[in-house]
Amino acid sequence: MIQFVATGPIVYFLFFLSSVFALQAFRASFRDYQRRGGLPYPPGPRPLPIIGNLLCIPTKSSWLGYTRLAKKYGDVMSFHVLGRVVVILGSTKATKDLLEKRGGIYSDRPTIPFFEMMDVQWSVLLARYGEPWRLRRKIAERGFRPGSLAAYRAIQETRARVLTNRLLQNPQEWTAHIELSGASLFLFLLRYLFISIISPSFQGEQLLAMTYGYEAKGHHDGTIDAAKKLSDLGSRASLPGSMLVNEFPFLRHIPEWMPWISYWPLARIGHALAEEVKNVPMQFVREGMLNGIARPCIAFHSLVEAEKLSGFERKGYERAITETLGTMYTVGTESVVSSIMSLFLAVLLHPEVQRKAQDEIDAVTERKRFPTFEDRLRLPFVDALCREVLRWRPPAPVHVPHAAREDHVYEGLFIPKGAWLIGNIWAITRDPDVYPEPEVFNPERFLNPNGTLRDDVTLGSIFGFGKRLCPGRHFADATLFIVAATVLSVFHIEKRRDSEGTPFEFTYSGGLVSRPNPFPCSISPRDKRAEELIILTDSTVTWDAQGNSNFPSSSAKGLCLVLS
Ligand code: HEM
Repeated sequence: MIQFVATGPIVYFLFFLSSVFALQAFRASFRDYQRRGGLPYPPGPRPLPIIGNLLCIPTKSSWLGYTRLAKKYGDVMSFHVLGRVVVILGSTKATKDLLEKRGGIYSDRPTIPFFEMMDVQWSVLLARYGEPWRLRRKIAERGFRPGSLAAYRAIQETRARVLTNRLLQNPQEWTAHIELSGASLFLFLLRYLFISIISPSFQGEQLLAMTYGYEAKGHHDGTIDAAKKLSDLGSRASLPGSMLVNEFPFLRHIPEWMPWISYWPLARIGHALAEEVKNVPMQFVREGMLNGIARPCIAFHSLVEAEKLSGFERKGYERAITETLGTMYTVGTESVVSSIMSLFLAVLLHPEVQRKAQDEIDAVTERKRFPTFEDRLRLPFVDALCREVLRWRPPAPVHVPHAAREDHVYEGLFIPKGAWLIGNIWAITRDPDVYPEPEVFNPERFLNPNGTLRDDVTLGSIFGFGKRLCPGRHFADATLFIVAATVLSVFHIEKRRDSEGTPFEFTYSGGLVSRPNPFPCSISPRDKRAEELIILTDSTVTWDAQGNSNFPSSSAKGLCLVLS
């Protein structure tokens, strides 16, 4: 009796609370129905009350989960996570229709609370659609439009040859060499880009000479690790459902002194990593200047374009350049390294493909020199091999989320303002109607019967869509080509002999940029001739006491070596 008296009001109160809650939920869903005009959201797993699909949205290797679910729900499906709609696009048609043709609506990026806490919205990749993004995007495009790329060829060829040298010296460390080569390539490239922005009067060879000359070995080793950690953290934060603070933004108000619950310690680590990586290219530029390179055009205050601006605007422009170079260094290095590692894995798994590429290269160079960009038209199989690597293991298997700036109806499905849209590149590059037997690694699929390269309109999706399309795509494609041609011209990449008999297994990291996890690999010169070519190239280069290279080389200038 006493118990009944005590619990009665509590029961009434709970009943009252749940009635209020049910009424609110009903009103919200009615308002939502009215807003949609009765139209359905894209189909998807049935959401639970309040949390929606939080518990079932794929997070680890999300592209595999999205692809599996698309078989049931179709190429345009959706998840509901605490009131936010996440739309997954699994076909070229849907991605093009929405992200490209409706670019005005779908070129924004979502505001992600954890990125706000890290204070990294300055990145071109993450910036909201608007003026600051436009300015940074302009700087990035200026450096990477197809017309600018010829200028970088010498840098790319040189870095690919430096990679062969490092692989010869210490093949066991091949992953570190690829990472270092990727980072160095970008540092030289961004130094070139910076000098060309601040001093447009310098051109061609003159500009190249200013770009080279000083390579701080070891200087960026630590930052490679920082870039990797930053990319991992960024990947986690930008995948829906993988970080609670993004789903429950009030969690950001939990103070830092509650370390197991507060997200601030992690956000501060992320912020420090981002600052470190952001400043790497500019430090490299400055060090080059201090060491005599690029001295004629000197520091920020002489920015040609910034000269026309007032003090406040000039500061903004200077900041935009630093932030753009910082973004390109991080995004570019990670994705290019991923594609080169996948190339090594692919030729290791398919020796017959490797042999065919080598035969093609040998026929062009007669094994007397390294291949160059000038040979590209005569190396269609190598090009097809690179395309197949990108299709087979796209470095970014899902797009960075786009965000809808207004409500929109697509093929009778309602996509609300603020929805996230994610292109599932993995599914697109495995569409059996476009790429029969998609799991088979087959470069020939990119060739015509007469051996020339086939036109392909689908593969471009690995670089994204619309106004957010990757500005580094032509450069990335050219880098993979020259690395593949150069490395295969002198090396065999094989399974390690000591692992013969044991099944070879490989895995990929999760996250926005996915790359092979370390795998055993033997890299050896094809023969004495190949070894001599690498060593002879090395001897034409000036190396300083720490083993830093110093060579402006260019196919045009004739660093092609002739072995007698
Ligand atoms: C194989 C290599 C690469 C792949 C697969 C790749 C892929 C992508 C993808 C999927 C996006 C997002 C596009 C979208 O949201 O629709 C992107 C954006 C971006 N990429 Fe790349 N990328 C690669 C290399 C590079 C390189 C070499 C650079 C720099 C030189 C670069 C710089 C950027 C930048 C700055 C953005 C942000 C664009 C924006 O949001 O406006 N990427 N990339």
